[in-house]
Amino acid sequence: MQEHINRILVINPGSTSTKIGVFDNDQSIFEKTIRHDTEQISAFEQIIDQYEFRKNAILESLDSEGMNISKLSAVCGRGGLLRPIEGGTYSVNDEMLKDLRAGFAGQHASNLGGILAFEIASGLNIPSFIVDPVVVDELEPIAKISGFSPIERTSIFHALNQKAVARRVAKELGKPYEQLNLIVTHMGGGITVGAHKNGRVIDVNNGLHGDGPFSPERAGTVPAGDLISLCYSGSYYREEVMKMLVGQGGLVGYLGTNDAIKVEDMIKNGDEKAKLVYDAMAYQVAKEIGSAGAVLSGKVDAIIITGGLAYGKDFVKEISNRISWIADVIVKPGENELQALAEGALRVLRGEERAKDYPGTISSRTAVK
Ligand SMILES: Nc1ncnc2c1ncn2[C@@H]1O[C@H](COP(=O)(O)OP(=O)(O)OP(=O)(O)O)[C@@H](O)[C@H]1O
Ligand SMILES: CCCC(=O)O
Repeated sequence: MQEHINRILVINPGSTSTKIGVFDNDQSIFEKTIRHDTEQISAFEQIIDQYEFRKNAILESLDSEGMNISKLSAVCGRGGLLRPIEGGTYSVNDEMLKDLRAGFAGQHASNLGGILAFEIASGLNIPSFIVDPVVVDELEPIAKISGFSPIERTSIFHALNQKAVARRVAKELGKPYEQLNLIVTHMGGGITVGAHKNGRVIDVNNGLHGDGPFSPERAGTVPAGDLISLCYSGSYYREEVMKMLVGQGGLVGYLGTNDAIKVEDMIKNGDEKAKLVYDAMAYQVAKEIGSAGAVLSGKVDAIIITGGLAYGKDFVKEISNRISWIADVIVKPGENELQALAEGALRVLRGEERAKDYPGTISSRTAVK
C-alpha cells in the first residue's frame, strides 16, 4: 500500500532570519534561510510588529520555488516565550496566540512562530502546531528553588533541538528516550545544559536570562553582588545592562565577536587573552555538565554535545577532557530544528501522539515561593 504523504510547512523565526522547510512526512523537500536586512528588522518597534513582513517573505519564497501551499496538511512553527509548559506538540489556540502576541514571558523571535503557523494554516483550513518551545518546563520542584525566595529558577532553553537530538541518540542506542538518562549540551549563541531523566528535562540552566555558562554572546551566571553594584552605579540604564548580559556578554564582551571560528583564528595567531577566554568558556560548560551529572546521581547513559560550537574540535576536546569520566560523549554538531518541527507535527498527524492543549496544567506544578 502506498504511504500517505503529509506535507508540512515548518517555520523557525530567528533574530535576523526566518528558516523555513517543507517536508513530505519526515523527508525534507525544500529548506531555505530567508535573511532579513538588519535595517528593515530594526525599523519595527517590537518583534511582534514583524509578523506581516515575515509572513510575506515566507509566502514569496514558497511561491518563487513553485511550492503550492494548497497541498499542505499542516503548518508548524517554533514556539516562543509562553507560559511554562511540558514538552511536546501543541495545537495553536486562542490563548496561545494571545500570550505570543503579548510576549507573556518576554520578546523573542520565536514568538512569531506560532502566530505565522496559525495565520498561514487558518487560511488553508488545516491545523497549526508548535513543538517544544523555549519555555518547556519539566523541572523538578527542587530545581526551582533558587535560594533567594522572591526569585524562582525557570526553564528557558533550546528545548526543540535538545529533545530532537536526545531522541535521535536514543534511537542510535536502541532504547526509548523515556528510558534513558542523558545530559544534553546545546552550544550556540546561547548555551544550555539539560539533565534529561526518562524523557523529562528535570534541570537546565536558563540560557536566556542569566544562568549557567557564558556563551558567544551571553554572560551566563555572574556574581550577584557585583552585578547589583553595577546596576546602581548610576552609569547604566536597565536596558543597557540587559544588553551587556544578553547580546554583548560572553565572547562578545571579552573579545568583540560572537564568532567562535574567528576566536579560534585569534588563538592560532598567538592571542593569549582569546585562549584564556575560550578555555574558560569550555571550563564553564564542563562545570555545568558536571552538575547535571550530580542531578542524575551519576547514572548517565550518555553526554550529548550539539549546536554550532560543537563543530569546534578543540573546544569539544577541552570539554570532553574534563567530563568523559561521567559517561560516553556523543557529538552531534549543528542543529536540526526544522526536522524536529516536522517530526513533532507528523507524530500528531499520524495519530502517534495527541496534540496538547495550551496551557495545560503545568502552572499548578510550580514550586513554592
Ligand atoms: N566549524 C565551526 N567551528 C567552531 N565554531 C563554529 C563552527 N561553526 C559554527 N561555529 C560557532 O557556533 C556559534 C553559533 O552556533 P549556532 O549556529 O548553533 O547558534 P544560533 O543558532 O545563532 O544560536 P542558538 O543555537 O543559541 O539559537 C558561533 O559562535 C559560530 O562561530
Ligand atoms: C535559550 C533559549 C533559546 C535561545 O538561545 O534564544
